Amino acid sequence: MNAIEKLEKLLDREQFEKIKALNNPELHEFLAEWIEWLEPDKVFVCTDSPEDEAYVKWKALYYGEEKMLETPNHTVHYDNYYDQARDKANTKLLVPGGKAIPFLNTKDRDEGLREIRELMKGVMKGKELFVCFFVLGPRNSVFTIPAVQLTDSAYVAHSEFILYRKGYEEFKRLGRNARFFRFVHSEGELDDRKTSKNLDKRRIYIDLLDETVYSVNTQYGGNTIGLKKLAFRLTIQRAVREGWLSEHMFLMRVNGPDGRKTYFTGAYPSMCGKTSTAMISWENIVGDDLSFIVPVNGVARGANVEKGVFGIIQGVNPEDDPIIWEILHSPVEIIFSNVLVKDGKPYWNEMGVPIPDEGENHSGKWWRGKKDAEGNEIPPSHKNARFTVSLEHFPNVDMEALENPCGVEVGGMIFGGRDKDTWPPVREAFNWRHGIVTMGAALESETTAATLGKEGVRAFNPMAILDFMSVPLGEYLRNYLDFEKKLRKAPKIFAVNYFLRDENGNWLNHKLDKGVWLKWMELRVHGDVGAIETPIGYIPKYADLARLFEEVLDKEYTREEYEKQFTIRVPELLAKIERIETIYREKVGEVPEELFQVLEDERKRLLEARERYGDYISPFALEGE
Ligand SMILES: Nc1nc2c(ncn2[C@@H]2O[C@H](COP(=O)(O)OP(=O)(O)OP(=O)(O)O)[C@@H](O)[C@H]2O)c(=O)[nH]1
Ligand SMILES: O=C([O-])CC(=O)C(=O)O
Ligand SMILES: [Mn+2]
Repeated sequence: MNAIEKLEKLLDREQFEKIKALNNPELHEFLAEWIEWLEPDKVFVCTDSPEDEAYVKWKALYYGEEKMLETPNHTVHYDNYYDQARDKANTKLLVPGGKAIPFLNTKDRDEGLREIRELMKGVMKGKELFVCFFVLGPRNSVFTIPAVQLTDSAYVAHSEFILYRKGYEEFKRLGRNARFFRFVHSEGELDDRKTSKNLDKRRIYIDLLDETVYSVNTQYGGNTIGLKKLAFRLTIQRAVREGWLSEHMFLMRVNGPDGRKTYFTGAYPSMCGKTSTAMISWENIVGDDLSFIVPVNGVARGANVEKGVFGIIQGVNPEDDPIIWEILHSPVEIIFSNVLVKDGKPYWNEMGVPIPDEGENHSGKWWRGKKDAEGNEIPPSHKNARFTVSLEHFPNVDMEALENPCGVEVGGMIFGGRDKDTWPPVREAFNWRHGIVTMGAALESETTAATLGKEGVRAFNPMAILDFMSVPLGEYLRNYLDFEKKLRKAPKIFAVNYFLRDENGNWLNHKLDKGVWLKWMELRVHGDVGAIETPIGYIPKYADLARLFEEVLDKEYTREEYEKQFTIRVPELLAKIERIETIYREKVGEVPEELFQVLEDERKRLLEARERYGDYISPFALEGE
């Protein structure tokens, strides 16, 4: 029996017709094989019609994976108490022979496929399987990558409808030419609260050869939403092979003088400020998590891979995040996950308004002071609790940029992480190489609640992408360094640090200060302001920042604040170079030689400056005051 005949037997008439209309034998093979294997009771195929999308949403409620909240179109979803973040330990790249690749979690492909197939055999008995089609990037563009998702979680499918562009018609248009990604997900057996039960059998296996990702016994979005971090492993591989960039980056427009629009991307690790930067209310958001950057006629053009936001809700408050606050309180379609709910209303940590002392949250029935099995007090919402909403509802979205099949020209690229004591709040690289090596490849950040495991540990995290890396780091960096050669004018590279602290652990900056750094970077892209040359790049002059603080935030910015924040901390910077160099020399292997050269040059500059100015160098000294 061929695939299409098999499908005719497996699906009812209406669903079968939807599949038959797609002229792609490879797709048919894949579907026939997996539908047979998963043994769902029922299969629903989603086209791009609003009715099919509505069906999925309804099913998320019907099966109890989501519950209605008081505000129309708002629902809440819970993940298991121990399934609240990405599971790095059980996420593996399947490679032939299980070849060890430094920093990547690999597993023998045959063995991995055998294991995951075993876990998935008949896993959908008694359940409904949703077959969904989406695309990454704008449709019918240089960025487009079609993808098919199989899942028994209506919540996952619903999330994808909010976050991605529909792709059924695109599959139809592309026919047998579609080079598509495949995702197979099952939440596995559920408990009374409709959360995945068999977490010990949670597995996320990425088959790089077949461009297929399998995920089982988990519901948390980062482990299950196929087109998000699962597809990301596959797009990194494609990008490195084809000479473009697939990055963990927001994409935003910074508005310069006289209506000038300048686009920036920014790579910071999970929970380190991508969404909150892209959401600065007087600028415009294009995307908050994943960007493709492709060289087109010598210009780096960026596009948002997604069309929605799976954002962190903790700390969202009316003062710092007025737009998100507004959206979260309007009747547009939103899925809240792992928040506190009382009388049909969602609440979260640090929301800036009083919240109830009891309700339901990710731990079930909750009251203030409740402890978990490990004796830890359970906060009202999980730190990694999130909201899922489409960008079309954002008053500050740059819709033209979001939908442009040619993307937008990238003027600047920013790297940043959680760093309490080393980098200044903002600086500009001397050139592409300098930025890629000392800002991107040298990125370190304290771990956060976005992954399971200990928080607050300084960790090597090049380009904020290490969790998702799917090719040897050296190859990835080679591609990055070579990218410049494809461009007539490379974007400027910047580094930011929002997380500097003083001796007592207090933040040196306010959350909105980033709005000033953005304006400064915008001016620098166009050569509109001068800067101070330091051993680690260009930093802003006090006078320019004082003016910008006044203009942007209506705040006085003192010389003392500036000096404290922008002091060049030579011992910390040298120690960092040591750490990074050692990692690349001893742990990574096969690294482009120029990386070491660039680090060595930076070290020399720091040593020379130390001779002259001492360990902690005031920016005023460097400016020659
Ligand atoms: N101290 C401080 N915290 C910040 C700042 N900006 C963001 N945060 C905190 O960073 C966390 C959220 O960062 P997001 O912007 O949502 O994270 P993201 O980079 O989009 O993360 P993912 O969606 O996980 O990839 C929240 O806990 C914020 O309060 C800042 O300027 N200063
Ligand atoms: O993928 C997720 O779980 C959410 C996210 O953006 C990240 O962790 O970087
Ligand atoms: Mn992310």
